[in-house]
Amino acid sequence: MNQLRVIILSCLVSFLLIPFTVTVAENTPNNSMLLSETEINQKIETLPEWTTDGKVISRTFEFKDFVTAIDFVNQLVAPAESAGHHPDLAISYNKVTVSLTTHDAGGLTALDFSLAEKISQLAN
Ligand SMILES: C[C@H](O)[C@H](O)[C@H]1CNC2=NC(N)=NC(=O)C2=N1
Repeated sequence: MNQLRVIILSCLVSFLLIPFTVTVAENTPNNSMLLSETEINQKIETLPEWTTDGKVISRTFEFKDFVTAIDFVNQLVAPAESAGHHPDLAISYNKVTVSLTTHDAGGLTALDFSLAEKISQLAN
């Protein structure tokens, strides 16, 4: 009899938890969700020297010579690969312009900003 009570009570608790679980899941921001203009403006504030047109963020890094610039490019391969996210790169002698956007989402997502932060740290 007691076992039956426990089973019934467990079922009841589980059913009560379903709407709660669904609500939490719906309101948890996904890394691949497009950011709003307000979110983009907030996030770009935290990334000095990065600029945006609302669809892409980019920054030009300047180094003492070509070899140092290429060394920087090589260093960003590992964080890009581990994020499964890849910047567009333009190399001009001692300058590297890094551009990030989420092609799959058609604009900027949290992924772009987190990789931008990691790339900025490499240049310090
Ligand atoms: C399947 C694969 O993970 C996707 O195509 C990834 C690869 N790297 C990527 N990199 C960037 N910058 N944007 C993407 O949308 C993207 N998509």
